[in-house]
Amino acid sequence: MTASGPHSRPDAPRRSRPATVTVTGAAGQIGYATVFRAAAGDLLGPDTPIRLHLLELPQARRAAEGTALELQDGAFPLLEGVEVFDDADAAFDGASVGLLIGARPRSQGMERADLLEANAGIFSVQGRAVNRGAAEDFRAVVVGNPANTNAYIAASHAPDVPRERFTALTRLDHHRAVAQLAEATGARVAEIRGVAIWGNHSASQYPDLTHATVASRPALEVLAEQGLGLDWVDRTFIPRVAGRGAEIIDVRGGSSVASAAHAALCHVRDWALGTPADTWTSMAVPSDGSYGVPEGLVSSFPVVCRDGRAGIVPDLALDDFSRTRLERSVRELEEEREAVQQLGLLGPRR
Ligand SMILES: NC(=O)c1ccc[n+]([C@@H]2O[C@H](COP(=O)([O-])OP(=O)(O)OC[C@H]3O[C@@H](n4cnc5c(N)ncnc54)[C@H](O)[C@@H]3O)[C@@H](O)[C@H]2O)c1
Ligand SMILES: O=C(O)C[C@H](O)C(=O)O
Repeated sequence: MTASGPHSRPDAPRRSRPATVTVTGAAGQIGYATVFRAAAGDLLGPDTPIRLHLLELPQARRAAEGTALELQDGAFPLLEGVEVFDDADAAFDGASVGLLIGARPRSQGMERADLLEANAGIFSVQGRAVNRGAAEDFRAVVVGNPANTNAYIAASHAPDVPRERFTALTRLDHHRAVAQLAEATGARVAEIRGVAIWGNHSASQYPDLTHATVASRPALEVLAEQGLGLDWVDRTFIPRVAGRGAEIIDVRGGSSVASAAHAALCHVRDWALGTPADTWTSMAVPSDGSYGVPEGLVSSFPVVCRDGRAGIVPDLALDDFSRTRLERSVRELEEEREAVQQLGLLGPRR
């Protein structure tokens, strides 16, 4: 084990047993933007103390140790300890939550597919580490791209952990879709329900407004009143949401960070504590065959979380347009799965 000395605070209030949260790529941009909010209670709520396990590459270990010092300086009442690792087995030992962020981000001109080979190897190693030593209640969100397929790879190497515990982040896309709809209709974000992201966290994703409401009225009706018809949805809304990652890279000069960290925190918090009673969210979860998505593929769906389970919202009517868009994104996921299979990156569970 290559942990640095943990700092623990015996005077911290004990509400329940602390949950061990393993954050990979902890010294990277999203990792750094995530860990302080996790320590403040934004990950598992204000009643669950946490221990942070920060996993980094050996060359970034010192930077992660610096982050650990800053976490200590935050004197967070919920933070019961921080340890830094450069070994995946040690970092996932006893983990209840995995924030699998560490991976190379896309730079200008790169497509997500270019990241497949560069990043996929990371998730085989981490899947095996989870299988060996994570806690029984372990659940993970993969942020590192290509997130859906990386989650699939990790799950394939962890045959003893229920597959549904490996999910990928499409909550950022969900937030982007909600924000774009709010802007187009002049509504408040809080008035919007029922937006859904289907498929891959990539340009092929399908941000779906057909079930969305704005202040309890069908979103498509509200948009139509403003002169924004299906053509606007098809030509402006969908490409804007699906291409937002690239837009951020172009405008900011680097891939999204704080919005991604916020989305990852919301994803885990809703999974652990439940989605609001009157709506759903979007998460990429292993398909149970719903909506024709092949079983096991990690695809984004509208989900409702209750009692620590993320269930795909059943029986939504999908019109021809929606079905075609979903099928296109699922085809891309199948191609990614095929590519990692050919690279020999999949584990014993297929
Ligand atoms: N799903 C989403 O919505 C979403 C949104 C934004 C970014 N991302 C992705 O998140 C990932 C991280 O982005 P970032 O901006 O934080 O990148 P970054 O380069 O700032 O940080 C990545 C960190 O991961 C570390 N790392 C690499 N391999 C590792 C390994 N095997 N174990 C542990 N740590 C490892 C690196 O040392 C680095 O510190 C990228 O793949 C990016 O494309 C996903
Ligand atoms: O698009 C990217 O490569 C970065 C990230 O996945 C995003 O959606 O912002």
